[in-house]
Amino acid sequence: MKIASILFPLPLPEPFDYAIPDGMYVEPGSYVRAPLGKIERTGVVWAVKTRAEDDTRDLKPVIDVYPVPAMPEPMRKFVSFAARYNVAHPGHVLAMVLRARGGLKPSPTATVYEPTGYRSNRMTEARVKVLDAAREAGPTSAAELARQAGVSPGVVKGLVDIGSLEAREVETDLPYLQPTRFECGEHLTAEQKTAGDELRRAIAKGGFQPFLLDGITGSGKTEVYFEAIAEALQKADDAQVLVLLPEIALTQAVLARFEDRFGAPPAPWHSGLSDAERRRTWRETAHGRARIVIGARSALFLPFRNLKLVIVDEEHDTSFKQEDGVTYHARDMAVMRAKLEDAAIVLASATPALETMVNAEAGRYKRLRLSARPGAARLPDIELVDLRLDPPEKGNWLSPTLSNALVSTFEAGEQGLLFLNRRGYAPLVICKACGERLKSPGTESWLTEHRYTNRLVCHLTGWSMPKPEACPMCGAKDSLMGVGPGVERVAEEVRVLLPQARVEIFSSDTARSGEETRGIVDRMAGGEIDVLIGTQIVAKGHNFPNLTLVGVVDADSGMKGGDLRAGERTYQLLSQVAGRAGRAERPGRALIQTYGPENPAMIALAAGDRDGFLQIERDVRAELMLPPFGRMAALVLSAPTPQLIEEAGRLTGAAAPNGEGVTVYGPAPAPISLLRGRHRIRFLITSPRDVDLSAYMAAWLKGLKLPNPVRISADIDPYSFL
Ligand SMILES: Nc1ncnc2c1ncn2[C@@H]1O[C@H](COP(=O)(O)OP(=O)(O)OP(=O)(O)O)[C@@H](O)[C@H]1O
Ligand SMILES: [Zn+2]
Repeated sequence: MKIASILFPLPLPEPFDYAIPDGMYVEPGSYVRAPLGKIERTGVVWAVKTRAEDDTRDLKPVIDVYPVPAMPEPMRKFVSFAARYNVAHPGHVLAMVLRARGGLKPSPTATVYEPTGYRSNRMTEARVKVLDAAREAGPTSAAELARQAGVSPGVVKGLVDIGSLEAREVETDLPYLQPTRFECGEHLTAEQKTAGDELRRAIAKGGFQPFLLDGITGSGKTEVYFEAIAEALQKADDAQVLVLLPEIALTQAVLARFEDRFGAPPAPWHSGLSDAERRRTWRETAHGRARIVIGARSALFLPFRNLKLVIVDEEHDTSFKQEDGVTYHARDMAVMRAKLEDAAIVLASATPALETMVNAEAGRYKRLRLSARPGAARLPDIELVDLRLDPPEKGNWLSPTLSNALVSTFEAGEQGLLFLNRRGYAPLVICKACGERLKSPGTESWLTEHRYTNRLVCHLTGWSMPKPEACPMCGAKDSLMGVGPGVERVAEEVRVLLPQARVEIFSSDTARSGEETRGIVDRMAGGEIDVLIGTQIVAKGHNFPNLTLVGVVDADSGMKGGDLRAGERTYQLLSQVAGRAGRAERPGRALIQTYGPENPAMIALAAGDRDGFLQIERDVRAELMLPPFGRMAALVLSAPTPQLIEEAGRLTGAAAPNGEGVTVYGPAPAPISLLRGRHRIRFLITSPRDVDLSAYMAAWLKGLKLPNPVRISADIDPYSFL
């Protein structure tokens, strides 16, 4: 008699045992259904054991097994690893794998109709139209045929009854087309070829090998990792490749580029997929038929059968860090996944994260460099504009230097891009009468004014209200005033400066869907926009050939806040944005407005001295033993009342285990000390590199009993310090 230990996608500490009925084939990794409490649930078999003779437990039986290949061992190990490392329950991580329930079942089917060739002599005009449509469209549903022919569905049914149309059941989720083109990319530069060949050799050899593909913006990193993908696909008929990109970079243009190169569209995975697309990608990945999957961070948890290569493009991007639920860093987890799968991994960036650079310098990652843009394209000239010497006119945000440059760019028939990482019209609203700064209710966060919608919005919680006519505090009329610039306000200024120019805003308010995002990107690429004003959404990956001027409205805004990566992040973001200029024949220029041109990040940026900048950052972090030279973790607690949170802080602090070299700071109020009516405190934990901080945190949480409404969450290697 055999027993299956089943892990459920729930925050439970361990798998549960079930009896395997006679005649049922179950192996480790099988996706099964089994009763849990009063309901049936889907889970994954974590182990199969022989029942001991003295085991008299009354075990419930496994109900059935899904017709999906078992989850391979490296994937199961990865789930366990991700749980342990990130201080989460394995079931919690499994829940991230089982994100498309329909994917466990075969594709749904639909009835389609095709002409049989038989034509009765009693053909009405409506029937002729339907048969014409059916010949034109191929196998099609009745509703769609009727729609195309412009007749009622009854006509279709009539044609079936007389034998002119034939019904057939087909699967609705089709397999993905297989890639067909694996040969070397065309017109690679010598430098690209060298890097591409090195990747090809490594992949042909096989095994876990991490690479850093370090190339300036527009140097053709994509072309180079295409070589690696081609080689991996060629290696075996069922070899699979995972490409991780920041969500926002997953545009139609990128998918089309993959399709052009490999002769088949990749399988997509991102938050905008419909349920049908989601289960299709999941199923095709699990069966090993999706050869190239291109997705956002959560694609890391797809159940590949034979993963041979992982690409993490824009590896420095902080959106790879998942902040809610199970917190994890997709880039770091991807390296581990590749290791467990015995696969190659390529981290690509123009501005690699300090962590990645340190790994490359230590020889843990092999570094490949691309130092030039192909053809005539050059890196843009970057100039700092000192706002103290060259201030904008009162009420404006663009200095005369930037305004003039924008005018000449427009007059030359070229495009300009202004970057400001602030949505809306003004980031702060104050009352001129009483001085009140308007805040979101129950949250320590200022409200942002949005002019297009005429609302005040909390960017932290999404809460919003129509802009009131009178101050909610003192009742003064027309006294509310927006302070500081957002993209809408800069757009207003540009429209005054260049009344004939076509100006658009690119932010999460104007690009709310994939379709809207694509629309803006296509209009910009097609020359239908003269000046684009955007938040960080504009920085990533886009190719706008006629864009020659990039202006950064406020380079200093990212430098505030006590975040250890603030300088690094600003450097990365600004060089990415500047890198949008001059990607084709015409040279580009970037003007960066700042009040702190003496800041090391700004000096390095203007000098194009990335490595010099990283060296300064590195020295500071090494000195302070901050990541990657030491480890860091955070513990955030929240509770509905100040008394409860104080009590919880005291209990938690007292429960902290003693750990060699581990230092616990706090509790201290979190920078956002009130969020949605909950008070928040945090602990910060540091240790030397050789300490297993995950194990320390797990031990701490295990012994901890907190009153019920208190919530606690651990974050290994925190990126957000809110
Ligand atoms: N050898 C080449 N010859 C001609 N064009 C090339 C070559 N390599 C790349 N390109 C083109 O240059 C542009 C930039 O290439 P690609 O997007 O691969 O660069 P990247 O390094 O990934 O850029 P970024 O870091 O900005 O995302 C693309 O339009 C690409 O088609
Ligand atoms: Zn007031």
